[in-house]
Amino acid sequence: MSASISETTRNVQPIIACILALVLYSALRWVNTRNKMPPGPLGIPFLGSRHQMPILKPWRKFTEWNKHYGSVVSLFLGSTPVIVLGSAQVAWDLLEKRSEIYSSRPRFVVAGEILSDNHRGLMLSNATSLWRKWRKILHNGFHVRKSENYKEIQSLESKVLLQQILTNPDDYEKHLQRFAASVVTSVTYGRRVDSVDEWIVKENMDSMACKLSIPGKYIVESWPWLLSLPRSWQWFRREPEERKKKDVHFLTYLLNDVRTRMNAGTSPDCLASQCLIDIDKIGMTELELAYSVSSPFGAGIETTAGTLVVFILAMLHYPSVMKKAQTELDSVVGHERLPEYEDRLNLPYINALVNETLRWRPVAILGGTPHAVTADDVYKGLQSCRYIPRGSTIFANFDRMMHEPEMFPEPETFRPERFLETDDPRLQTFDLPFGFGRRQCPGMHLALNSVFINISRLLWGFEITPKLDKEGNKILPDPSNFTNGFNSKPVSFECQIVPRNASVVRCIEAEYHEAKGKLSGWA
Ligand code: HEM
Repeated sequence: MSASISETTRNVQPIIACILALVLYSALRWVNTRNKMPPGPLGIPFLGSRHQMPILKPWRKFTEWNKHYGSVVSLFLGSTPVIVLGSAQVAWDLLEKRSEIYSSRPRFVVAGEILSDNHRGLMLSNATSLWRKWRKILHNGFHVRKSENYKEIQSLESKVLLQQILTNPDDYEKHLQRFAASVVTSVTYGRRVDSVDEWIVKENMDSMACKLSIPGKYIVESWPWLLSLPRSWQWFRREPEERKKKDVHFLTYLLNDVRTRMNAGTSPDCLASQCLIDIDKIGMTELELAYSVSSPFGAGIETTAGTLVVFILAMLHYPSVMKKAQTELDSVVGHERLPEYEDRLNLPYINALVNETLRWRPVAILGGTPHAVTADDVYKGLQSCRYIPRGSTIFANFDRMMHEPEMFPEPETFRPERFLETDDPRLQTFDLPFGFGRRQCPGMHLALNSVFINISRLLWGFEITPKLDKEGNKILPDPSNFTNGFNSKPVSFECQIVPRNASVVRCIEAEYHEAKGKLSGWA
């Protein structure tokens, strides 16, 4: 008996020795790589810094590290190298100037592969042909001149928004969401929405809620080898696969609905109709097209509405900024008509206020979806050369970038003047909030047009002030109380939004009735 135990031990010993040697070799390799990388929390071999990363609002930890280690921080999450960029300059140096290797995406096992069979362009590597076709569709649909065509619907929807806020100011957040949703569904599918309770908005919200890209939610993201288990054992598939069936049904229905209306001659010009006309040239399957044209749905509603809520929050905390903006509007526009897009060039303070809103509390707090680097790189912008390994996930940490004191002195203060006093061209044309290089937000011009027209009209028409408690004290919402998630917006708060005078009320009512008439042509 004891002879057979010692024989077994003799047989097992070499295997254990091999495993230990392999583990030791991997650990040494890891330490060697780690030493060449930019500074950051050391972490543990094979686990990295996962234990140091909070599930909620991970950007706070990133910012702490950027402040401590510098503008380029490295860490490991499991076996994946991660780089956190904390200044605009390093992001421009890497994500823009070296865009050809910094424009891919990390692997999204659940949100990309299981949930959509890799049909969602936002999650795709820029090396795939589907991504290139998808990006072309979005560029053609939303480039700066094309976006001019959508100003009419944006202006009409903004008039509806003003009237809704006039009659029911307490629900301002819902009205802003409706505006953003209706603009997106109009430009994408040629159909507007009257309420956020409509099925098309609800279905989209459910789909978004299941985007499942929140780091840490699914263990298979860190351990993709779980995909080699027999399919029936892959418990993590159930929820996303259910959702996939609904998404395919929903998105195909929306595309077919546009086709039906085109055949009947009742569909306004929109992204889906343009793509259906060009479907052979585009070279996509129907399903690929259905997913592709739906991208503004996921990327353009929460971001636009959230930015407008940030604006309301800022006005509660900075009444002197509101007064200054209103003085500019009164002198350029007066009280007898609404601000229009044509006034933009004459409203420098409002334009600066739009930029400051996007900077002060960026909704895409982690710079949108993370990038991935496709080749080993060395960044010399730091004191010593620093190695960035191929396959690293790159976060543009807007939470730090937009509050970096060298670029934005007194970063916590909402001060539109900073954009007027600067001679830095990158602050005069401020596209930082829309990301970088080949992945820069394709909806940027549409978004800026939505934000400008609503900020200028809301300031023109209303006083935005805090609610008062029973003793008459102002109830100011916490300016840093934001939601969790890749898009982070203010947690709902109350405020008072009252018309500034009788003539703006008359004007809003009259414009609303005219707008309703014009909008009746939209499904
Ligand atoms: C204020 C509103 C908006 C903000 C702040 C915003 C911001 C961003 C940011 C930071 C990114 C990531 C860029 C990167 O990876 O470097 C992004 C990507 C994207 N945005 Fe926007 N966005 C807004 C509105 C819109 C709108 C209205 C649309 C729809 C037309 C849109 C469509 C997209 C798409 C499709 C992507 C993914 C691009 C890609 O993966 O190649 N966004 N956006």
